[in-house]
Amino acid sequence: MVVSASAGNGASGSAGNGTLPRRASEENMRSMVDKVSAFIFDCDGVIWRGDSVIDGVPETLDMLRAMDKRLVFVTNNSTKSRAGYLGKFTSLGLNVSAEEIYSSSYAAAAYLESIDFPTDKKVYVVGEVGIQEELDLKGIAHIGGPADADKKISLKPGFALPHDPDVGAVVVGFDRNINYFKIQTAQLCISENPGCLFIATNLDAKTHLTDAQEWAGNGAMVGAIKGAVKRDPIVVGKPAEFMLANIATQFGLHRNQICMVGDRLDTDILFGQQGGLSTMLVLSGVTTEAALLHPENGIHPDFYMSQLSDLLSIKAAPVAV
Ligand SMILES: O=C(CO)[C@H](O)[C@H](O)COP(=O)(O)O
Repeated sequence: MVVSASAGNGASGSAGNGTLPRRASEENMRSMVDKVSAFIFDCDGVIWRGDSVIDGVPETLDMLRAMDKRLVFVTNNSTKSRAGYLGKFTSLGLNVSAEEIYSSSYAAAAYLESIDFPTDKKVYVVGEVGIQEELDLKGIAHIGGPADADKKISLKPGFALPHDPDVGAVVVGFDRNINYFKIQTAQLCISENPGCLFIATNLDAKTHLTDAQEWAGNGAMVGAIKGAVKRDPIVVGKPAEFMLANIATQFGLHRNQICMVGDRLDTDILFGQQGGLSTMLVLSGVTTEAALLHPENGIHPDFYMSQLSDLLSIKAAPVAV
């Protein structure tokens, strides 16, 4: 399905209005950088691919910091908490502070806090340690997650899998050890516990786990449970409005002053466009130029560039006299 998006607030790029997306010229990049005071960067495909920093990223971040731009790093990958991502940034030699990081694992915990999730209820986690760490920081009780990685079900006659009636929400994030026990527990909690919420950190179809091929993303984990409960989840990661509103409040950002830079049309660019941000797509991640320019694609960033470090060209430009 092709999702069409409304226009962003970019000065002169195309925005799903019939015109083809435009590769950013040096002038386009300069006016975008001049216009905004903050950049929201997607991580996978923009900053890194798997565990390798994309060429020129450290220098580009340094240049934007020297220009006094606020930088926020936002990822839909829930396998790590914000603290976990700080460790990743540091190990990759990137100079980023804890306060600049926002992950979908955190968004799930922040969402539950925002709705006053009852203190006598707990969360069943299909996902990894990132979600658990963020729930712990909010004091929200949880079960499941990595502890259920090796659980097996043996389907003997008369066997019914017990589940905890105090589970008031199931949070589903990317889980490299998803199994039938977790899917059945999640579906029992959602179907049989009155009022139990079904929350997805994100619905990304594919992701880069290795640089050799694309791998099934959290859309596959959510899809397995959605298929059983026949209910749509509440999505808290990109492109959800909840995440943008929470970021804008937490970081004190004005939407018309933000440029969203991402590699994925249906999460990053849609997130920016629906939220009224300027948008830049990079081709260093999951989106090819052919897919971007395909007539059936209705999600058009204001501009696109090969990779983030294309922005460095504005540094080298001679100053007009
Ligand atoms: O979690 C995922 C797997 O479903 C995401 O696809 C992925 O890793 C997204 O990361 P980012 O938002 O940094 O591109």
